[in-house]
Amino acid sequence: MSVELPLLARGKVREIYDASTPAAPDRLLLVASDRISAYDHVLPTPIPDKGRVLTQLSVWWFEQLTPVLESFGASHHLISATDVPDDVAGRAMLVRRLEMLPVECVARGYLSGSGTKEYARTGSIRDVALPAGLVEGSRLPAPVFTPSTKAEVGEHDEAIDFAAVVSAVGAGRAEELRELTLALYSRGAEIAEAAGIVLADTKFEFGLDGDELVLADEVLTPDSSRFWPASSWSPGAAQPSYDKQYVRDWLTNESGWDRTSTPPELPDDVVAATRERYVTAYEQLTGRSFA
Ligand SMILES: C[C@H](c1ccccc1)n1cc(-c2ncnc(N)c2C#N)cn1
Repeated sequence: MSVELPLLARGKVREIYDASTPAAPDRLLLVASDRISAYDHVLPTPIPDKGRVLTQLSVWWFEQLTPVLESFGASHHLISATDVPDDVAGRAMLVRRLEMLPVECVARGYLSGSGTKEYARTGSIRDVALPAGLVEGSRLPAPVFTPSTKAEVGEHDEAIDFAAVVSAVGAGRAEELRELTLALYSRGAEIAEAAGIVLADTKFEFGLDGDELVLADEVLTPDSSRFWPASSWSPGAAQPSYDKQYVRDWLTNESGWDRTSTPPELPDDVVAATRERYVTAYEQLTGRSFA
């Protein structure tokens, strides 16, 4: 695959290109690959159609979340998911180039990962006190805004408190980010719940177009969120990942990989089962068949 545009950044599983032209400046092309990462490693075996499924899921979420965005006087950055180069058809989004805000806007509806560790230490998550007795996988009394800084490629994002967000973007904008993040998460969680998926947490990125707040990046995908099958939700232990559990289980229980060396190729059955999870998530959420 060669997108004949200047490459601006390469993430673990995505690339971003400059798609500006004199007639249409300030445009980017966000391209999703079929690469999958696990345990902080990009695996050597691609998952066929992962890039297309997650791109089409973002496109669908932008449609679903537009009323929430508009209620805040905000918008999203998607221009087109069809007006893209042929060799990335279906897995690229033409978007508005924004002035990105330096905050990863994370909303958590359930206790998991770093949130569980923070709660075990402090009885709270950031400045939100939580009731006693919560365990890994517990649903929180209300979704919590847990911002972080944007780490350099390959580094982990760093948790920050609300005061740090205020310092970075100002008090009014910080409050707007928190409220919009929580509203978008709540709407997403409501839609996902109806499809049998627990949206445990998610990460949004926002930018500015002039003074307008704009939802950017990918949205509510299994790469930017924790998706759990609702049918197996059982607080008290790590919840199975909707999309990556086959990969994690094989890497942990079958492959003999030590998690430090280069990860091994995935067997065909794990690849096929993982592809099916992505397609099923898309079809369950959207009610559309994945072509
Ligand atoms: C984190 C993400 C990224 C994606 C793919 C590969 C590496 C990084 N990224 C998004 C922008 C960005 N910048 C300006 N305007 C925008 N509309 C966007 C978006 N989306 C910059 N980086």
